[in-house]
Amino acid sequence: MNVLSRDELIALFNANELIIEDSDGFFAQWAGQCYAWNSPFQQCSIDLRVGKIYVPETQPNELGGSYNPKLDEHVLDTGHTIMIRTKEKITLPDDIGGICFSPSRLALKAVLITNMGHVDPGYSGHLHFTAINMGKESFTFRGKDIVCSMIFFKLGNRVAPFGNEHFTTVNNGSVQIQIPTVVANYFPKLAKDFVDVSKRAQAIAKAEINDTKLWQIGVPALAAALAVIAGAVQVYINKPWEREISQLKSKIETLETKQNYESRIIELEKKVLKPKR
Ligand SMILES: O=c1ccn([C@H]2C[C@H](O)[C@@H](COP(=O)(O)OP(=O)(O)OP(=O)(O)O)O2)c(=O)[nH]1
Repeated sequence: MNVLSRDELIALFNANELIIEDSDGFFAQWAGQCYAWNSPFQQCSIDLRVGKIYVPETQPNELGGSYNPKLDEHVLDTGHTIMIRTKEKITLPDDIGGICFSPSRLALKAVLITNMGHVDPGYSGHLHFTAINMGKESFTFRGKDIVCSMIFFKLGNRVAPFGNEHFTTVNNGSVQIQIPTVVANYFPKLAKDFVDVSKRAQAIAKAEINDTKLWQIGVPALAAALAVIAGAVQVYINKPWEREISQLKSKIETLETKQNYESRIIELEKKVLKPKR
């Protein structure tokens, strides 16, 4: 595969064969200059920049929604996703293809571009990427940050060109507007939080709170129950009723003896008082 060099890319750009349209003339400004680290024309690639940012699960007209993408910046939290549309619209000749790579400044911070792919010969339009933050810290995407490095390769012959990026007409209230078909079709299916980090964090926090409650309420309740049981065991061991039973027994014996004496006295009285004949 013959990957095109910086000089070849600039020559194609200047000849209007590789068309790179941006609203700030950034590429044109760098096409006549020597190589520099911050040039969009790199050794054998070009750097494409963030244009629009779509934030999943945002209402279409809200900032970040499909009708109203963010342009300035977006703080991408851990586990969160966004769809990015490049600032540049590119048009490839029909004998040149392209492959996109994630710039290492994103990859090293664990910000993953999920759909880096190939760009068809003859494609004309903006590129779209989905980014996920797999890192531990938030990552801020700003308009004009580099989102993709693209290399180009020349085919042996011309092919049927891919053609223009597609647009879809949608009703925005009483007005009809056109949005990129990629955004219309795929963006609504994106989850804002792809691994549900937020929900899982909430569940963990809830479990922690429940554990704390268990310690705060459950442990004293358990201690009280144990105290009651220990008291009952103590009573069973000491058997205080046995003493009372023996006291009652001796009282009954005393009463029985007393009753015996009384009967005998009555017998004697009867004998003494009996009239003699
Ligand atoms: O990460 C990427 C890769 C490609 N493209 C653009 C350029 C490419 O020429 C076009 C179509 O890409 P691909 O052929 O990979 O997508 P597909 O799903 O096969 O679309 P289609 O059925 O329209 O060919 O989308 C992007 O915007 N982002």
